[in-house]
Amino acid sequence: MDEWIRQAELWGRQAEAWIRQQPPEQIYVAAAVVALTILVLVAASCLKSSKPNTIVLSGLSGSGKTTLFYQLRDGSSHQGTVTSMEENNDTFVLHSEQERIGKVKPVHIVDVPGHARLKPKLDEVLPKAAGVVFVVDAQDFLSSMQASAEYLYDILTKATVAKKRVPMLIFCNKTDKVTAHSKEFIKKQLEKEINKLRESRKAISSADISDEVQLGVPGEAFNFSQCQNKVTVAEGAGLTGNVSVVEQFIRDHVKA
Ligand SMILES: Nc1nc2c(ncn2[C@@H]2O[C@H](COP(=O)(O)OP(=O)(O)OP(=O)(O)O)[C@@H](O)[C@H]2O)c(=O)[nH]1
Ligand SMILES: [Mg+2]
Repeated sequence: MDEWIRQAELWGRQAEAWIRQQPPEQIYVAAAVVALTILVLVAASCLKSSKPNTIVLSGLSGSGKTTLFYQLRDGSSHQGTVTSMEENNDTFVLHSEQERIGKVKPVHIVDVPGHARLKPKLDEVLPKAAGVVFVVDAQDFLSSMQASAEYLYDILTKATVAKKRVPMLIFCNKTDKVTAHSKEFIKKQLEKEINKLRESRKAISSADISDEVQLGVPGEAFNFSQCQNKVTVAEGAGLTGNVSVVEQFIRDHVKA
């Protein structure tokens, strides 16, 4: 042990002597390089940790957001849900990634209930979103199609989503039911409905609504690929645990 201390002292003295021999400018440059490197490393780590890890679950009441939330967190649907009157908000490692705990970044998931009273909550959470999952009831799609398209239109035209290019997954849920509509059908119908809304809302959404963006290309029928943000459509079923497309979407946008 003493031998080690003596050796360290010797090295220390040798280093000190060597530094004294160097021209002072060289020492200053070296110190500046070290300080700059530390600064860059600190800035890079701050930037990394400030990347958003919030995924917002949105969609009409009864579409299956809370069921999906439980399935993602616990791998179970908790034998049914009731209409939520408050948002579900939790940060966790996805159930499907439990064995990778410590190696993957936890995800912050906010389930915003579809009840009209709680829609303002969306404006609070969307600016922090790394991605939005818009849940559609694929079984009861036709009766809720118009309302669903209106809600979707409201989200897609928000500047916080379009300008920041927040990716969106339209999740056609309840496809465990044989009478559920296909994702291709749902996509086409939603595009048609949004096309109509674009025309009817053009008159109202003028200069006074500055945080709203225009959707699509003027003079062309609307389709999701015209959105500034990436919109994909997929199907599954929260109730039966067929949620791998949602898990993949989350992992694509909240880096582990
Ligand atoms: N068959 C089937 N039923 C589902 C599925 N997902 C949800 N449900 C049912 O749909 C109903 C509504 O589900 P919720 O998860 O409470 O809906 P929500 O979107 O949270 O509704 P709000 O909280 O009112 O906004 C419940 O009875 C669920 O059991 C699914 O994948 N398949
Ligand atoms: Mg709910």
